[in-house]
Order: sequence, then C-alpha cells, then structure tokens
Amino acid sequence: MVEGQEAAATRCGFVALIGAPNAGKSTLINSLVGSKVSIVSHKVQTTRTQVRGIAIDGDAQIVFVDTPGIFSPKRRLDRAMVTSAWGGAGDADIVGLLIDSRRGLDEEAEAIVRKLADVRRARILILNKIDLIERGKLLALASDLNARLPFESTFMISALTGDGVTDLRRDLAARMPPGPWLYPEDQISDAPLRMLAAEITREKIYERLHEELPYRSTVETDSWQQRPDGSVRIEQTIFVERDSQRKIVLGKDGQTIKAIGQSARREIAEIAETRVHLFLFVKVRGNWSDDPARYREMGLDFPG
Ligand SMILES: Nc1nc2c(ncn2[C@@H]2O[C@H](COP(=O)(O)OP(=O)(O)OP(=O)(O)O)[C@@H](O)[C@H]2O)c(=O)[nH]1
Repeated sequence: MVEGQEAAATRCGFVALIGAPNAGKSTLINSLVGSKVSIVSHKVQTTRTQVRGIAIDGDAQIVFVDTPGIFSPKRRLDRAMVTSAWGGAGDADIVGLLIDSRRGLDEEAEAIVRKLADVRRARILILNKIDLIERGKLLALASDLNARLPFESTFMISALTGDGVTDLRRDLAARMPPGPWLYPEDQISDAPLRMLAAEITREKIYERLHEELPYRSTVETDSWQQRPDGSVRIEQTIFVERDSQRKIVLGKDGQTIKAIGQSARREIAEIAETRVHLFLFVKVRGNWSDDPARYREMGLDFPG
C-alpha cells in the first residue's frame, strides 16, 4: 500500500481491454491515462506485450491491461500473443470489449464475442470511433451486440477525439473493488523503462519501413547505464530474420537506422526524463520467432 493512504477509502482494480487488431485499444488507454504509455500505430498487431496504463479517477486507481489484438493465430509468435490476451482477460476485474463501430460486427468481432461468453468476468461494451459513424447505425450496433451477449453497460466513445472517455473512466472507477492502490500516484505504467524504450524503437521501425519487415523484426534493450552526469547510455539490438532485411533496416549509408535512432532517442529521453545516448545494433537471427529467449524479453510465454 502507498504510504499515508486509508485502505478503506480507496479502490483499485484491473481492466482488460479486448478487441480486434486496430479497434483502438492503445489509443484508448493513452487517452484514459492521459499520457503515452502504449504505442499506437496504424498497422495491426503492434501491441505484443501487456503494457499497462494506470489511471486515477477520484479515489480509484484503475490498472489497464492492453492486450494484443485477437486474430486467428498461425505463427508461433501469434499464438503466444493471443494466449497472453485471453490470460489477461481472465485475471481482470472487468473486461471491456472494444469494437470499431465503423467495421461493426464483422467476422473477427463475432469470433471475439463468442469467446468472450466463456470469460466469467463483468463485461462492458465500448463502441469506439463514433466520430466515423452515424448515430442510427451506432444504436443498431449496440442493440445487436447486447442481444448476442449481455453487457453491464454500453459506452459510445471516440478514443481519438476523447469524446466519452471521461465518462467511461468515471464509470470504471466506480466499479473498482475497494482496496489500497497498487502503485504510487505519479506512476503511469509498470512496464519497465527498458521495455518501453524497446517498444518506442519498434514503433519507429513501423513508421519508416513498410510491408512485411516490421513483423519480421523485434527490438531488445541490452543495456541501460546511468552516467555520472545524469544522462543514460542505452544499447538496443534489432533482430531481423535475413541479411536482406538487415540491409533494409540499415538503409543506404546507414541513413535509415540513423533516422530511426534519432527519433527513438528523442522519445525515450522524454519518458526517461533525461538526456539519452542511444546505440542501435542490427543482428540477423534467422529463427528469432522460434527462440524462447526472445519471448521472455517480450513478457510472453513460449507456446510449445
Ligand atoms: N477516427 C478514429 N480513429 C481511431 C479512434 N481510435 C483509434 N483510432 C485509430 O485506429 C488505429 C488503430 O488504433 P490502435 O490504438 O493502434 O489500435 P489497437 O487496437 O491498439 O491495435 P493493436 O495494438 O495493433 O491491436 C490508429 O490509426 C488510431 O489512430 C477513434 O476513436 N476514431
């Protein structure tokens, strides 16, 4: 418990957000927390680990578990991500189903709803991206979904504009069980800084390189050393599967990796709140997606 707090007066609990890739989970958590804790990308399956955001509303602390998008897993890495997503749902006090209202109840959403029926937790429905859909369609979608699976509440929000997000947070806060806060008030994420730093670099790879490559790469923070002048020296390795991919990441005369490093360094310096010296290395590891050690670094269990 955080010092000086009356246990009886506070609430604290976990909310797992479940949704199809690109439903807007990362955007919503960032908006609920009010700070960038989970990377956001227009590409699907950006989130691999359960990065948590921690929001405070009145006397309640709400710990959000950001789960990887649910999809039909084929590769081993994909299976690990999906298992981790549903594991998070089973442990939470509340499960929030996030739906991209513009896409509505498509095949992917249907599959999630069917699976969600087996999760014995309080469920709420969050219809996102209402800035992109007309009201009539939205109401029809809400009643359609509630007919398939009863939800305790339905929220209509835009994670992007912030519309409805404050009401959602207040409602979630009221549903948290009584108990001491698990984290200090000023902490917004319990993901270790080095993991967040790796996520940031991965985000920059996503931004600069297109098509398959980002899915064929992973980033790890190898060292994080505090220097006497207060700055930190960080070394990270980008693993790719083939030498041709290594060349793409490096770019002509190392231009691409330099640009990735520069923008990653700026953002890591922001979260670390100090000056950062970032060193990036690119390594070819043909079978990284079959190597248990890479999974542990991402906080995932290795599916046998
Ligand atoms: N117009 C609109 N776009 C949104 C809204 N919420 C999210 N988006 C966009 O939808 C895309 C996907 O958002 P993310 O937050 O990365 O989605 P996610 O569900 O976390 O995706 P994964 O982490 O890959 O599973 C991004 O381009 C967001 O800007 C919204 O309310 N309105």
